[in-house]
Amino acid sequence: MKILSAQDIRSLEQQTEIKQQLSEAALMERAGRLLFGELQNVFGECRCKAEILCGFGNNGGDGLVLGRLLHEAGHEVTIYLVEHDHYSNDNLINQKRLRESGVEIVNINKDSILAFSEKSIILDALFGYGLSRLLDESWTPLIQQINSANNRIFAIDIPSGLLADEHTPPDAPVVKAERTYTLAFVKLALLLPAYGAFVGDFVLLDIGLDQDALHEIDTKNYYSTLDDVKKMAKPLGKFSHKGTFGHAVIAGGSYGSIGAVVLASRAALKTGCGLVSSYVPQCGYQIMQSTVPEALVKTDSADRVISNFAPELLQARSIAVGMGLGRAQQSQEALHQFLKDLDKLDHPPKLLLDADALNILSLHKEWLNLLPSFSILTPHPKELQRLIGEWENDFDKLQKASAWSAKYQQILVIKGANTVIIFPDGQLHFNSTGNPGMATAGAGDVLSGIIGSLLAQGYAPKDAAILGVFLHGLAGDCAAKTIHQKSITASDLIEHLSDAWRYLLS
Ligand SMILES: NC(=O)C1=CN([C@@H]2O[C@H](COP(=O)(O)OP(=O)(O)OC[C@H]3O[C@@H](n4cnc5c(N)ncnc54)[C@H](OP(=O)(O)O)[C@@H]3O)[C@@H](O)[C@H]2O)[C@@H](O)CC1
Ligand SMILES: [K+]
Repeated sequence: MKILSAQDIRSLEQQTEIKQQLSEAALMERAGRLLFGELQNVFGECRCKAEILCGFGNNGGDGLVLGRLLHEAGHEVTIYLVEHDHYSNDNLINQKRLRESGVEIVNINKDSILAFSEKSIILDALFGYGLSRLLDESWTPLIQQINSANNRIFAIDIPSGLLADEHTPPDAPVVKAERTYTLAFVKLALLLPAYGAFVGDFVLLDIGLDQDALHEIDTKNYYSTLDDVKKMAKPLGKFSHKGTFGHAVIAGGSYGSIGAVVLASRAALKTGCGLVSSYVPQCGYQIMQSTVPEALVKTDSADRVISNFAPELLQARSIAVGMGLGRAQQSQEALHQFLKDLDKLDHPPKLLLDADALNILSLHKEWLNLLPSFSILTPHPKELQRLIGEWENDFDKLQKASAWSAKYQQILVIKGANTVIIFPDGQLHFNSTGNPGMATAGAGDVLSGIIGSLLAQGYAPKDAAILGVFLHGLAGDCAAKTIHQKSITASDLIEHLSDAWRYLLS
């Protein structure tokens, strides 16, 4: 699914009105009805009052429609409308409709003191994607009153004060919502960790904007949904045999960190490749054989660390390197030699680099030029920082990471909530699955195993990265159905890969 800029959403909205021959304020009515559909259960269950803060643009208009519909359904509603000398057209239409339905509008200004009822839910419809610059400090008193109220707060489209496509500094006045109901498209800011505290969780509501017009709009930013990913996943063929599904190598581990290879190898097998070879230092031999009997185990000549990547590893279809590797001098030299060997091949295996392989590369940036193009690197934020340097904010991070990806022609999978995958052509794909319970030791090793397995199965690196990240998150979501998020472990993710595949391929 495309992620559009505020400007593109506005243009699509206008084209939809023309193509679908919509009457005035019809899209706003659609948005309001969808919001009402989502919220009536919440209000029905708690029987609490809705206090809706409306601004002077179309975001405020959405709040007015919602207020009318809640009122007509018998809920108690208070509407606060910010006084202004120029309301948007659809806002004015809905002020009138609201009054006609018998709801009184309370006019407020930025300095008004509001007395929210104890058990009401606050709905923030002050500003949406039309916020074209940061709110100045004259808005702070009003926003602070909202944020310091002891009420539940839901934002409509985007928390007011947050810019959709640019950085909002932490000291700017922004509503802190528990949940954001966003319309038509996910806005970029909703996906970035720096603004998570304002956005809460978000719910995307499809207001039926024109698909043909959408097709014409170019973007580099995408949000991977179930429908997108379903198209990539290949079902099992009747005449498949283990050779069809490819051979994945999982190489890494050091004394005390063999578990990382265990997890990645098990994840690779559960993701469906035909064969997994695990390459570990000698101390890992028994551990591997007893915990992953399905894998072939090959060992390094050294006991506690990897000192040399065996040349026969290069015959596999994919190699995932780095999990639990450590940064011993011997291992650094081994990685260097391995990359030089890869560089000599016309058709090298598909490569994934994780954990200490990335940290070693950060110590020797000149080795980056040895990586085959379109290798997949899976850093967490700290590893990314070592690789690409510091960034000023989350938008800057995306820009720097994109420039880095283009320079080295490598794919970056930046792990976190809404993991983002950055491609050398500048495309960004944000993931939509997963939950906070997955921030647990070994989850990254599982991801490496999954992507390594997909590469071995013949998926192109781009699809393997997008599908792998999605499956990993989906396995976490399946696990969370029966296991409390606090208790999810990396092994649980592996155990739920089967459910994730079933869900994806059904
Ligand atoms: N997606 C869809 O298809 C649909 C979307 N819909 C809804 O429309 C919303 C977008 O509406 P919108 O364009 O009217 O903008 P909105 O956010 O209400 O505010 C605009 C006002 O704020 C002003 N303003 C800007 N910055 C400011 C600042 N720093 N400080 C003070 N003022 C500032 C700006 O003035 P100006 O920039 O011209 O000075 C203007 O007056 C969208 O979020 C969604 O809720 C649905 O209704 C229909 C379908
Ligand atoms: K809002």
